[in-house]
Amino acid sequence: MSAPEPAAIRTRGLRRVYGDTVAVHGLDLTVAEGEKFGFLGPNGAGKSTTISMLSTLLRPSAGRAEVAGADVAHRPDEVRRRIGVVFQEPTADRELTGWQNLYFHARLHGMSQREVRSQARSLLDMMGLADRSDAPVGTYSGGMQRRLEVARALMHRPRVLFLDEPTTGLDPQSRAQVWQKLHELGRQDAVTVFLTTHYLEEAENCDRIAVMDHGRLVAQGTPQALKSAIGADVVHLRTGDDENTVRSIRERFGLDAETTPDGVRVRTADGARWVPRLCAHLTTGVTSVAVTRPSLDDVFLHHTGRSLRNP
Ligand SMILES: Nc1ncnc2c1ncn2[C@@H]1O[C@H](COP(=O)(O)OP(=O)(O)OP(=O)(O)O)[C@@H](O)[C@H]1O
Repeated sequence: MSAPEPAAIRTRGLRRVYGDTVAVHGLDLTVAEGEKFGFLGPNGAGKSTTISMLSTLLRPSAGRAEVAGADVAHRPDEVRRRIGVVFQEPTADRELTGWQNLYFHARLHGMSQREVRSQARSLLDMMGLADRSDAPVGTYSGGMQRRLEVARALMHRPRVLFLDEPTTGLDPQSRAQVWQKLHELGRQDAVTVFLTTHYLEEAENCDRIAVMDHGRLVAQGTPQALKSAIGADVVHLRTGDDENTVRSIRERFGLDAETTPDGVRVRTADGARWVPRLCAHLTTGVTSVAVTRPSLDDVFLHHTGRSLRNP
């Protein structure tokens, strides 16, 4: 599936080798402007290596990558001016106040005093930190520190924001707050967000996701398309006689049914529409019915053999 033009990130044959280890094998990826793009994969899949190449921290061994219109190998300074990066590990200075952290970052990027003041004010406001901006970052909660890191990465108005596991270690409420801000960002400023995550609900929040394994892309698309592509819904039935239920579902409807320790499992497209028909025709005492759709965890498991929850 190709993303609509123009692209915020485009890689062709991007590759990185460490000694004998090929961390990234010829990656071809296109991310559209304004997209929220999730980059998933088990530990060691090559995600951090890819982000490091895209953010100019690491030189590709081969291939090309263009970020925000500039080539990472030939115009790294240009790329750096146009991107913001939030790393896995906190990097804000805990001794300085939130405001000072933003100020020094922006001055390093060559912004004028006046620009810094208005941009810092509006980002601190947006991230819900305005009333704590004069307190040392060391006194902030984990969620506030992450929001400050996002604010700092946005100070110089980047076109692409890279987030390496932006909410790892945060409680669900803080995670939701960070995401609310990321959504606002997409709506207001069309900033492209490229993030890695191990959380299912974060992956669900993305416009598109790519799954990487052993340095290669194994799947990409919208969360919905990826779930649909791995197939059917599952209808779970509890009955008075599972063996006969399975036989009768197979014979009468030609569906893929089997017994499990938890009852009968039927795999079929459009599971919910089958429920009334199954209930109407089965004479084996159906006591409960549930329909589950494939989750992104099923997608991840299907493509990598591992669970996203327990990478
Ligand atoms: N500096 C390095 N020297 C040697 N090998 C490395 C180096 N950095 C990464 N690797 C190897 O490259 C592969 C990809 O690693 P990378 O850190 O990019 O994966 P990842 O998907 O980001 O994993 P994680 O989710 O654990 O951060 C792994 O096999 C890793 O051991």
